[in-house]
Amino acid sequence: MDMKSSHASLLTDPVPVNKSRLRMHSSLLGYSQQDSPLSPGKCSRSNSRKSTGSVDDVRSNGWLDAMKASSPPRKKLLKGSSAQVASIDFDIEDYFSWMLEYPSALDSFEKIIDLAKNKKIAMFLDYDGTLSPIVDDPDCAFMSESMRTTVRSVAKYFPTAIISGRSRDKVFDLVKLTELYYAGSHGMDIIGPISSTLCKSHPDCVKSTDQEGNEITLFQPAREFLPMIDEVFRTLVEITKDIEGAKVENHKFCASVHYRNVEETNWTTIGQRVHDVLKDYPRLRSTHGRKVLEVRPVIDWNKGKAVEFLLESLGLTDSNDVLPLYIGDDTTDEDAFKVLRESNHGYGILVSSVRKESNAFFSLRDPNEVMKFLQLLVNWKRQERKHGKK
Ligand SMILES: O=P(O)(O)OC[C@H]1O[C@H](O[C@H]2O[C@H](CO)[C@@H](O)[C@H](O)[C@H]2O)[C@H](O)[C@@H](O)[C@@H]1O
Repeated sequence: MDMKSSHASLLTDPVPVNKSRLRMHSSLLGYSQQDSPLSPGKCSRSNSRKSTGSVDDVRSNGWLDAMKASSPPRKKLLKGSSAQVASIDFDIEDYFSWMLEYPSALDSFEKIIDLAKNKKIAMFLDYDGTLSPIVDDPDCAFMSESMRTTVRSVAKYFPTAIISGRSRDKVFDLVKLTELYYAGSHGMDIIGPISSTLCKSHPDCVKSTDQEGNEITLFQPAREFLPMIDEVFRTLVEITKDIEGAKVENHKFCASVHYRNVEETNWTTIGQRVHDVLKDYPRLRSTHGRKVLEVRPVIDWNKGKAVEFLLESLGLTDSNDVLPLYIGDDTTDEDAFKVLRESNHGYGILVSSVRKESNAFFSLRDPNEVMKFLQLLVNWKRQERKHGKK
């Protein structure tokens, strides 16, 4: 995988249209394109388009609306400027009024460390859109070296887990840090400090070996779906192959059908075809992510359950001693925000540069703000240690 630094096509979130719509230069929104580590060759922007198809259930059952709702407008290049200079339609008044409900975790940093007083922070991080910027090609969603260094430091001071919709292997290949815990496939594939006692009460624990032959314990509650996901993945590839820009990823316990690079007039077709395939798989369902349809097993397991499981595995369930923080940008992260909110144990931090209803408590605008927040936490902890505190 080419991890060299270059320029990415960074994409933005949906923008609500109303009164004080301003056109802002992207630099005012805090996107640092210099910090984007993509390689120009393989990872250039693709803008594929093709023909339209049938309507039917997809329109009537709300799929199309959901697909559109997850559809950020593209950055518009300013005439006469370089490709790196873009403008974004941005409703600043609306954004700031939304931030009254979801205050910036940077501005609220003192409050957050106050909440963490005498507690151990447990850090949960989503990957795409949180540690790496959203880009056109999922294979090119690299995190920057500075983000990697920051996450490594975070893990030095706090138990840290990545919880991603990607397969565990794929997200590890992108993050490349051995000091973290990983939950792939929306939490359906967990590797971590799973004790044998915990395993006894969870039949979905499996012993395995890693590439070096070391024994590892995995938690895989959707294990029986492996052949089904493999089969549906191949079908999804087949039924989307004539739709230019469509991309299907196999994430072991789930599959992703991307339509980010598909002409909007073809979204109905792609949604309809996925919907039709799922009619033959009543034990699978589809959820909506950022310009992606996620096909996954109908089991009572999600990122929220994964957070609970990891807290239990780490012996961090006591809310008097532990403050879990979860940072994520997508609808699938809402399950984790909800678990923290409803158990009154920890806080969700939503990464968004536009208004979104959420179960999170705080917000950060983009991965650069995520990095700043993580750095603040590390510096605070370093100071605490320096002064002899735990
Ligand atoms: O839970 P996450 O780690 O956030 O993973 C969710 C999905 O992320 C990826 O797709 C998203 O990011 C891509 C790269 O920036 C972007 O091109 C795509 O439009 C986004 O939906 C990943 O490719 C999916 O498989 C994950 O399910």
